[in-house]
Amino acid sequence: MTEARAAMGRIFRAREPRGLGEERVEGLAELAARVRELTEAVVLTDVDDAEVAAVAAQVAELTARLNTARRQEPPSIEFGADGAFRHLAGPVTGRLNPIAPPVEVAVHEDGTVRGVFTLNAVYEGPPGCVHGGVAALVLDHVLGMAAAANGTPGMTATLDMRYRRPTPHGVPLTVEAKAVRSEGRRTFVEAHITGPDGKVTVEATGMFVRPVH
Ligand SMILES: CCCCCCCCCCCCCCCC(=O)SCCNC(=O)CCNC(=O)[C@H](O)C(C)(C)COP(=O)(O)OP(=O)(O)OC[C@H]1O[C@@H](n2cnc3c(N)ncnc32)[C@H](O)[C@@H]1OP(=O)(O)O
Repeated sequence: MTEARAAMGRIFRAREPRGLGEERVEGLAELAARVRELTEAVVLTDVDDAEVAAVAAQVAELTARLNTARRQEPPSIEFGADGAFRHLAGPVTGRLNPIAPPVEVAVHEDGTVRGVFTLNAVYEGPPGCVHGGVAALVLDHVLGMAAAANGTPGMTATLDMRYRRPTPHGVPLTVEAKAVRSEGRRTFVEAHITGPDGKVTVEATGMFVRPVH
């Protein structure tokens, strides 16, 4: 983890995160959680047209209030004192990002990254199932985390997906990733998503390349 931190510190040196205090993080996470609920409500609502128009006007007002003070960039990856990092505004694990499910991940001593998450109807592709591109998003992210946990962070150069069976939405899913080998600047990582019945629905392999700076 320390090696990964050093490597990522070099990569992100041009964009030092402006740290957010924990109180601020919790407040923004609460806001993101409410917006997630709003997004699901928008996708599923069946209220009448006048109510839709009224709510749209109110949401526009709320957006304008948030925009009265804007950061130039979203919060970047932050490093904890233990060398662990968190991607607060990322689209997969970011608690501050309403489009992130969010996937709750843990990095284990052996470099395995495990996550639990539920994708609601917002992420539907085929009826009742998760969109394949959303599964790829989740897998790309945990593959990238596993490359970093291996001490060899990099950019996704290749991502191969095998969709074995439909991934249901609205139920708990797990995702697991681990680096299998590194060659020079390239790191090869494997990952899969498992449904609540314990069966693998999607497998992925990714190759990550450490950029030269
Ligand atoms: C560092 C990033 C931050 C890390 C933060 C960690 C935080 C952890 C939490 C977040 C996790 C997020 C995980 C999501 C990660 C993304 O979403 S990354 C965004 C999506 N990916 C991109 O945008 C990448 C775009 N492509 C590029 O920037 C460049 O092509 C690359 C991949 C950096 C490679 O460029 P390059 O350094 O000029 O590479 P190059 O010298 O040509 O090749 C290097 C080696 O790789 C091989 N290679 C390169 N590309 C390929 C390819 N496509 N196919 C096969 N082989 C290839 C070459 O053959 C060469 O091999 P050797 O000759 O050394 O044996």
